[in-house]
Amino acid sequence: MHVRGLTKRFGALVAVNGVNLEVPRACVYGFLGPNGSGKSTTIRMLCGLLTPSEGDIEVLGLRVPEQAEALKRRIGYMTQKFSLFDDLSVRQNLEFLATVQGLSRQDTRTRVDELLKRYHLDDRQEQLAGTMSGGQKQRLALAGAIVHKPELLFLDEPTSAVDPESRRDFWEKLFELADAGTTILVSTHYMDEAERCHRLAFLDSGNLVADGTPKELTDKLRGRTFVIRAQSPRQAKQALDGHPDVLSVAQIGNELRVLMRKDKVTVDDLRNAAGHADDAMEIESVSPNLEDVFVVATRKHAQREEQPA
Ligand SMILES: Nc1ncnc2c1ncn2[C@@H]1O[C@H](COP(=O)(O)OP(=O)(O)OP(=O)(O)O)[C@@H](O)[C@H]1O
Repeated sequence: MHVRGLTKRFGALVAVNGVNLEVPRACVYGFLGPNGSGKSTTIRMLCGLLTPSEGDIEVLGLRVPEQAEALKRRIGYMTQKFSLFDDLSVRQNLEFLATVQGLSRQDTRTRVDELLKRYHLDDRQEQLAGTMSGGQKQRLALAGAIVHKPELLFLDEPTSAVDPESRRDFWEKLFELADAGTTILVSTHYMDEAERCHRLAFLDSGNLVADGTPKELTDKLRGRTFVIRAQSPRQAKQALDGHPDVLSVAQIGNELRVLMRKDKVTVDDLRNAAGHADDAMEIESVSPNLEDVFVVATRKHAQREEQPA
């Protein structure tokens, strides 16, 4: 998938702003960003459901939206709402989707049987979809999205309505699909899911603010992340908040996670910045995580926006 300068405006609002993307085949590509950052809007443009205001999209060698019709049979799409028919049984839901995708009656039967087994739904195939648990609905929705063996799967926050164990199982299934050659573009709010992706893009207010492999992204921040355990975390936070070398301070339980503007900061530098009042203060240099990457990327972008042209 190649995307250049993708932009979507809704009236005065720029929901997606000049986004460039390269998604390799058989890759699990993560899309991260806060609410309203433009993830769903981007995904909807990539699968031809929404017309861009500007930009070029090529998906599986086809131009979108011009060749979106030809693309439909080759992609799958699943959202957090799961789009199931509550009044149809598990089997009927899959049969219906297979028919819509143009599978023959024989192929439908074979494929539905295969999916029911693979997604552990064969013992409840007559149950109405509306009566299933969140995790079961999610498995059924995924089975439905791949009933026609798409080469590319778009998943828009597919795990937001399910428990942690279902999320883990779901990711196992995604990797099975990727191993079999399916390209997957998945949006998520969860950093643990982001860490599992082969590559990631961070969106903020419609702008792509960082992209790369999780390791590439976190490696850039080496030497800049610290954890502080203080007697009074609130006081230490106040001292650090206004310090010019400190980019962000977040309290997590009794600890502070501190992100510095530059690397090569020493523990002593940070102790000075936090103030000497607390002798028992412990400061530890820690590995950067993807949340740190996001904070840096969004702050950098905000600073660029503030600078006069
Ligand atoms: N059809 C529409 N008409 C007007 N504004 C829209 C429309 N669709 C989306 N928006 C706006 O575009 C912005 C981006 O929304 P989008 O749903 O793409 O964000 P998101 O990152 O997917 O958020 P979330 O994580 O909450 O799903 C939001 O401000 C939203 O209100």
